[in-house]
Amino acid sequence: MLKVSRVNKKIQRKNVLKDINFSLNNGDILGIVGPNGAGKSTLISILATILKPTKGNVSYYINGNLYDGNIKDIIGYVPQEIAFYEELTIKDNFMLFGASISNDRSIILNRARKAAENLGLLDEFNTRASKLSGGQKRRVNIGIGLLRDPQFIFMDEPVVGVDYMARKDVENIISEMSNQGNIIVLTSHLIEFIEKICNKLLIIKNGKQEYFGDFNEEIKSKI
Ligand SMILES: Nc1ncnc2c1ncn2[C@@H]1O[C@H](COP(=O)(O)OP(=O)(O)OP(=O)(O)O)[C@@H](O)[C@H]1O
Repeated sequence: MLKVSRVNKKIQRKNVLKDINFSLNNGDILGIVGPNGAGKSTLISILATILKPTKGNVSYYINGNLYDGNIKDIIGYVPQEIAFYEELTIKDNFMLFGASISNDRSIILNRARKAAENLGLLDEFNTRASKLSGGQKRRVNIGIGLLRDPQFIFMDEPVVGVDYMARKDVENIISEMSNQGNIIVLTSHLIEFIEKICNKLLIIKNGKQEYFGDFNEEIKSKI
């Protein structure tokens, strides 16, 4: 379970988020929508512990118990921008970003291969990242966020620039993670993508929570 309690964020005297309050159960996939500048990326960054809330808090529960270990071990974050080394191969990027998973390189290599396979990147495993298409780079970005096999996954615009076929791979990966009981939170401007995979919806406007609840036809007309 993920519990977001009255989260506020002030940046340079601006109230970017005001009293964001919701909780998610295992297996939930939440889509955050709202106009540009609404506060979606700021909220995702807070959930992923990259930013701290000014007020309020976020609690992570595992098997019903409040998790008090190292948060980095249980969360995965996929940033909006491409964030890896273009001059390295996919394999070397995965090995580098997965280095802290284990002292055993073969374990990391297995995870790297599995991530590449899940994202349809096995044929390009030894290809330099600079040679990849925009959609393939997006998938590498997602793969890095999932290397640790995290229970909580936060993705900022995961399918920007991803073509239709690759989007299917991303959708399948997200569904599979949800089936395993993981919690996924993502932002997207593509309402059809959100509609397809998310069971929960959060609408933010001007930092304020306008709606949180099930994704249904009635609410779709209000986005
Ligand atoms: N580091 C910062 N310094 C100043 N203002 C910031 C900073 N980060 C965010 N903001 C402001 O906070 C507000 C919310 O930004 P945020 O990026 O979270 O919105 P968003 O909903 O993700 O927008 P988009 O859909 O364009 O990505 C904006 O008004 C933005 O200008």
